[in-house]
Amino acid sequence: MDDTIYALGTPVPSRAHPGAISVVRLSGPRAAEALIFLTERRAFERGHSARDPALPEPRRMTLRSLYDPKSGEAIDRGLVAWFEAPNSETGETMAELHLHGGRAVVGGALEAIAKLGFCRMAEPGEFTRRAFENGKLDLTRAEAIADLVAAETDQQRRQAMQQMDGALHRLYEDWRTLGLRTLAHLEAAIDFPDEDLPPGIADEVHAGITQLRAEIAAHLDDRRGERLREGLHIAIIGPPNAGKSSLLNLLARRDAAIVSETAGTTRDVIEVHLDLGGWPVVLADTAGLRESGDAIEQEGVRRARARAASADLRLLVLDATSGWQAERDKLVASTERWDGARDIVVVNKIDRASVADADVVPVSALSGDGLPELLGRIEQAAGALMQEGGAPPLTRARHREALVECQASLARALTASEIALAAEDVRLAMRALGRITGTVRIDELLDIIFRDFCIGK
Ligand SMILES: Nc1nc2c(ncn2[C@@H]2O[C@H](COP(=O)(O)OP(=O)(O)OP(=O)(O)O)[C@@H](O)[C@H]2O)c(=O)[nH]1
Ligand SMILES: [K+]
Ligand SMILES: [Mg+2]
Repeated sequence: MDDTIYALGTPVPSRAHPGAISVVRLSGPRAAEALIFLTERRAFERGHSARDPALPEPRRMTLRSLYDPKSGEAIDRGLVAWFEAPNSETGETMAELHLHGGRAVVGGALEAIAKLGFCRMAEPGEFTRRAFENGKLDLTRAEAIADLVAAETDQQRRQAMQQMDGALHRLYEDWRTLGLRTLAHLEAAIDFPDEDLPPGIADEVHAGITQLRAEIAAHLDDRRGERLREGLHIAIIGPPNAGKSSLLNLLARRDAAIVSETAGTTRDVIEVHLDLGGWPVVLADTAGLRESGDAIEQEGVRRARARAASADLRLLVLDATSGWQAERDKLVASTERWDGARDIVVVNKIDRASVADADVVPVSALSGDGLPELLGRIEQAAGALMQEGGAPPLTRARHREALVECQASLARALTASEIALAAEDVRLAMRALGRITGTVRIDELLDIIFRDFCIGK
């Protein structure tokens, strides 16, 4: 970490998309020195060094011209700032150049920094990695920054912010504290002369491990994080010609699925990705549910049923003009995992027959009538699915792996034949937990995590 690194922190300006501003950041022991050489004309030749009087006050934006250190040519004029270690994002000395967002300006500035000869381009995620190395954030918070940058919907952003505030870090650290307390009991007991744990301690250890296992099991069962990342899966099902594809197109605001008056038009599952009320959603249109002699249609119906069963939420679409009540009863009874309290019955084509039933959502996919009510119901159901329980959700496969390993070690600890073995198992379990937050360092793991970041972050 002795290198001074630099990178463009904003998108690369292109001819089509120049930016109003581009920000170049530097971090490392010679960042302030670099700032002097870049903003004091000819200073590089004269060989001024850090803490030059020309250096602006730290943490204060200052208007400066930016010069090529070798030729002395002015490249741009903009705001610059610097931050003294350790009071910066990375914990190192940092400098920022706020440039005009043009290709030649940014290119010239990066070249000027390269000419100094003592800075190098940052690797992807290197700024955040340095922040981690300097104790500015733990791994779950670092991952939250990546999630925040990747967030496409409001709810994804909220989740990332919650994690950035340390909600997940606290949960995992609380578990580690509980585990370490249990471990302390076990280690104390190793020194007892008897083979068996004294009863009081045995109970305490047993209770501690059992509680930990139950809390981790509930957390592992929780699919909210996955839904928020991958999208909530909603399946549109119903009899042929009810208007399922029409409804999908209406919700997607485009002609994603073929609509026709021929029953049995849709065969494959058709997916569209949407943002419904801030929730990322994968909405699937499916084949109409009916007995069919046609082998291809039969396969379509099988896929429709499978998708309905695996979805988080089901929309059963019925035709207002043709005995929808009987159809509803039949299909609700034959749909796996139908949840009467959450899944939604939609009665379509109310432009042709009126529907008054408080338990269903009347719509017309043709005119758009009833769409706001339907969207409201979907958002409500999504909110209920996502917010059950106040604990922060599991957000990464990496965390899941470590937690599964932790659970296995705890299970072994409960059945261990000797105190020393049980203690070793609890120690292993705590190591697995510590890997999640970075309390336990594994360097190759760090490489994988930070590589996923963009350059300049
Ligand atoms: N009047 C009226 N017609 C509709 C409405 N929604 C759909 N239709 C018509 O109903 C017919 C079937 O619509 P689709 O969207 O293809 O129905 P589907 O449920 O996807 O049909 P399959 O894929 O064959 O199962 C088409 O002719 C649509 O134009 C509606 O709200 N009102
Ligand atoms: K149809
Ligand atoms: Mg269809």
